[in-house]
Amino acid sequence: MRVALIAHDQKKPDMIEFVNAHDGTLRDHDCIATGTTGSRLNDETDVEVRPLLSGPLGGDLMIGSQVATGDCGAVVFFRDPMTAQPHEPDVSALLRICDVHGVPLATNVASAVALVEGVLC
Ligand SMILES: O=C(CO)COP(=O)(O)O
Repeated sequence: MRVALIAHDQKKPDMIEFVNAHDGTLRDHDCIATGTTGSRLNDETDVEVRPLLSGPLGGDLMIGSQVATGDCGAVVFFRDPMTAQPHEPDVSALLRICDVHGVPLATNVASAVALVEGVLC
């Protein structure tokens, strides 16, 4: 399954820790990511990730487009709920399109663990 991994800056350490903790499972999937998240994951984990554009430059929308076409089957998106994002409309669009298409979406570590154990294993 193609899995998208996305984290806002304050949440990138959580994403790296999460991916390292579940690398055995995630390595069996086709992982894509927004740009900076993907670069960090490629540098700091053993999971190979395909980085798209950075979130503020359209990366969230690229992932949303793959959700809409059925090419991306799960999204892990560690949002920072305490910091306003300049590209908030793009963030909302990605969350919305996951709901439109019933694609599993985890927005914090606890739900991401449930997604890995319940859907990706
Ligand atoms: O801003 C993001 C998601 O909205 C994440 O983008 P980066 O992974 O490029 O930092």
